[in-house]
Amino acid sequence: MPETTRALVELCDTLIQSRQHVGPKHLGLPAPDDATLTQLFEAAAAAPDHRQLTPWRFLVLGPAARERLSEVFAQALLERDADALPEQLADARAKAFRGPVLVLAVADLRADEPDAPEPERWLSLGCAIQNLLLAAQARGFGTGLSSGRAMGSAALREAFDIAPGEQAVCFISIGTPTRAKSPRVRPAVQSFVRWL
Ligand SMILES: Cc1cc2nc3c(=O)[nH]c(=O)nc-3n(C[C@H](O)[C@H](O)[C@H](O)COP(=O)(O)O)c2cc1C
Repeated sequence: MPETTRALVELCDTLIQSRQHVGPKHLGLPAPDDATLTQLFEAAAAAPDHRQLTPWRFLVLGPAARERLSEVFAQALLERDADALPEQLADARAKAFRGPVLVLAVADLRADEPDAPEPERWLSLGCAIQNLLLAAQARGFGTGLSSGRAMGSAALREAFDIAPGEQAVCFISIGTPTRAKSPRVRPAVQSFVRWL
């Protein structure tokens, strides 16, 4: 193997294997600036995309959007538990303000294209998110994905103009990890691969 290829393989494997989920409350500053975030979205745009439908969009949630999100989280909790205590509602609201950068990933399943059925579009979104996570990791940032019952709520759809045929999938938090985390044991290859 040529030396340059070997170096690239090592870099690529290290990048992929070193990425791990970091919860939003364990992400602090520094965080990517707008120019760096744009590079991360360019990485997302390099995802495989059958028929080039761009079946995703990303919303970068600034301070006003996070205020809206905090009310969405409180409302989602009240829908699950009408007797939620004020402290519980405060906790739910606080989640909207964790982590320095918060991005909402939305699947866009609206295109009329039978050659790229829905599962392929979900897959494409997953690839776009992974590209983004790895591009952030390469730049020294930590990332975490989070979801929860509020994702499909009417309140969230309304707050962020999620159209019929679109689905909010998860939040992506980006920042600098504030604590070390031991690596997760990955599933053994033989548990999910068969050579036929
Ligand atoms: C779509 C999606 C949503 C997720 N939502 C959450 C979440 O709400 N809370 C959480 O702790 N982790 C969430 N995760 C992260 C996974 O828990 C994490 O990726 C998994 O534990 C594997 O760990 P690793 O990413 O460090 O390899 C989510 C992951 C995906 C793909």
